[in-house]
Amino acid sequence: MTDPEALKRDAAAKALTFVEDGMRLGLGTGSTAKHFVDLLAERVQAGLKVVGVPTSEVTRAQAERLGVPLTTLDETPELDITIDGADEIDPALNLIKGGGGALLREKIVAAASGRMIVIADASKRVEALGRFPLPIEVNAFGLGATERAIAKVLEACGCPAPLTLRRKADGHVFVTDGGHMILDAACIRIPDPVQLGARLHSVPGVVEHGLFIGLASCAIIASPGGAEVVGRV
Ligand SMILES: O=C[C@H](O)[C@H](O)[C@H](O)COP(=O)(O)O
Repeated sequence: MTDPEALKRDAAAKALTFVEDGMRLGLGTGSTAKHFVDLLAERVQAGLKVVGVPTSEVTRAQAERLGVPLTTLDETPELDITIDGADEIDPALNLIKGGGGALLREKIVAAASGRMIVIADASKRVEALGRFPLPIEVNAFGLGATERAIAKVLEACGCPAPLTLRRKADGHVFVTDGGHMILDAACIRIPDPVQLGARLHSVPGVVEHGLFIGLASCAIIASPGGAEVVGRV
């Protein structure tokens, strides 16, 4: 059986072949994106000139430690490519992201990029989004009311779901890099991700949600047979 980490690294290595000298990169978050930053750092040490915007404090720390030059979207508001992982990828390259809690910065960075390349092992491929609980980032103020409003939206969109306030392993509430909380919605199947995404944005208190619709132009999906490029790089 192939080691899942080896597959993630294969996808990351393939994505690196699309990185060129002088590019401005969005650097994703999570175990797959971590491989990409590791491999990118090796190329930087060998002389590749790039600059990156990290999508989380974890990725920032990793990139800084490895000597990958960093910038911000204030200094560099337009990026060439974001390379990031995903929790689910559907056939239209719509995604669920945010399993690691970085969805807000990830979406801002992806939207500021000319292209988003998703890197993943084949286990992330699904026919319909929703089996992975959808992360919804919310402001702490009015949490009870926001939760009720989200529950109504989920029901109206055909995917009523229990909402769970995300906690860390030690039991403390998980707080995102932006200082918000996350409600995970166990939808099982989301019939219309576009409709759900739009309606979640209309709920006051919802900061962002983990549906990435139309942002990814390409996915690099690694399986024991190799890394397949799906879509347009
Ligand atoms: O918030 C985290 C991100 O959206 C990750 O990119 C996503 O959860 C996938 O992570 P991993 O590569 O660890 O499966």
